[in-house]
Amino acid sequence: MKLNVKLLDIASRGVLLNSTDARTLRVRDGDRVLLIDEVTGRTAQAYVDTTDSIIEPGVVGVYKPVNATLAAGDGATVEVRSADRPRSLVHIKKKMDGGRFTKDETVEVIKDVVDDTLSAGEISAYVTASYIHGLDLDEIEYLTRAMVDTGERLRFTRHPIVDKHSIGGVPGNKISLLIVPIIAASGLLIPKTSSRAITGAGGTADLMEVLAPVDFPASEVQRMTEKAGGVIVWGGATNIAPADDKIIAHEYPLRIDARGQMIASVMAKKTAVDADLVIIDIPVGRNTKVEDVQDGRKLAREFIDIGERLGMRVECALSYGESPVGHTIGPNLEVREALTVLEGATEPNSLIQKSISLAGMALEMAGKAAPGQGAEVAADVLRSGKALDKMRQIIEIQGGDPNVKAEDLQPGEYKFDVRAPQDGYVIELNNRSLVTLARFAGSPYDHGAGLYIHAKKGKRVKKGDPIFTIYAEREWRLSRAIEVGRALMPVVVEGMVIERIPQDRWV
Ligand SMILES: O=P(O)(O)OC[C@H]1O[C@H](OP(=O)(O)O)[C@H](O)[C@@H]1O
Ligand SMILES: Nc1ccnc(=O)[nH]1
Repeated sequence: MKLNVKLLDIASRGVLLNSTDARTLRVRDGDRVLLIDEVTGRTAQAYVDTTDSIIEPGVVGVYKPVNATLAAGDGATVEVRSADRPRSLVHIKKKMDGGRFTKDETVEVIKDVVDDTLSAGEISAYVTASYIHGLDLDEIEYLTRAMVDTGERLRFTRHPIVDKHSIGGVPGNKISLLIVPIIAASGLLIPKTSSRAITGAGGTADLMEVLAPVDFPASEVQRMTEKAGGVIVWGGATNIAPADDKIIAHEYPLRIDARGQMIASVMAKKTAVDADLVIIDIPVGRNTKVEDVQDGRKLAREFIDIGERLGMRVECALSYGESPVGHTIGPNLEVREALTVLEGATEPNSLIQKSISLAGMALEMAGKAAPGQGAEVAADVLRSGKALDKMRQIIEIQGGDPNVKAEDLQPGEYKFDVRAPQDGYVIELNNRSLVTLARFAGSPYDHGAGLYIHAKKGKRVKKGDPIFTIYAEREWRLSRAIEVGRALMPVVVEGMVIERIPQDRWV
């Protein structure tokens, strides 16, 4: 059917058809159509939206991303036909039924993710099917390679390139803000790309954004790393493994991180930045992504195997993930805590120990520290102030204020103290519930939202002592978080009655 183009400034990959024309074409909302420009012969695929009034019969409203390929002018005539479903949907269905992806099928799916050929619902189905049925090592390798091949790669002339990544899952895990400057200050190159929060309340990219811009093209990431020794940027803004962020965007609302996709997500970014030596942090503990050490070891083996297949040396650290790292959760609070340590604070121990241990492993792998001495060497770099100087240089090269101080970063103005209901010891700090609370308070989008934990696991508290404080930038968000906190009970003090179940509940 021939229709006249009306360009519409809408950011999705669709077209708007009058319902009468849609009926004639035998398409409904969400179906795909093919557009062919009569004069230029250029084509583009789009999803259909329909309207009874905004677009009249005989006209097709073409959204911006569609016209990026069609390049038609207002009033141009295009042939519009219903289009076939992409073949990758057949492959996704196969995984839903418990099948295995082949190499070619994986490439096809990932290309369609990158080109926005798959809709949001279809990508969600892909992620969910992989989450339920898992991916074996071959499938993970195909996925990692497909993610690398559909994006740009950095090529450094100086090696080794060191990199570090955490699988996430433990709140407050701001260690990259310490590890990257320690490694760069030791004379190594570390082009760190991070994702935003996936299952948490602040990913490293969300944290770094408090200090400086994190959106850079791949060429800039390489240039800045060569100059400053390290960077901390958002992987989603680069064209490095571009499928990754599109997949993560559909994991975030579900708060899932499908195991095979997680390994590929991390290892594709490491491969694409030309890494030789990689440290993977696997937090282990209840209510994290890895519940026990056995499972952690299995996951570590998979990371190491994929690393071998892709030519990288990988070492994994199973780390304590049972409760948050440090005392803070949420962008401003976490960055403030990390800067305090760079500025010389000797607390919190969990944050300092974890950061120097992992940085130490990297220094040993790169030959900058003797075996068994890495953590001590890393601690020296931290204590000497060289890591702080390096962090300032990294902030500056990314366009932030290098003179920023920990005290400049303040949490939101609305706050609420959650107090101990009785005397006793804190016996549980539930990661998932704390993250839920921080998200309700506005994290990670509101940088000032989050939690400050006063009493960590094992701490003795008296009735009425504050256990943690919830911060928010907006009053209604604080109220929501308090309400949710009451239902979730993220903290348990020894001897506390968690729930009272009356007899009549069962009748
Ligand atoms: O939101 P959850 O799932 O907890 O974790 C996601 C975070 O974990 C990784 O941390 P890093 O980049 O190694 O510091 C990711 O890049 C991201 O920042
Ligand atoms: N799935 C992922 C987990 C942690 N970090 C990532 O970049 N991706």
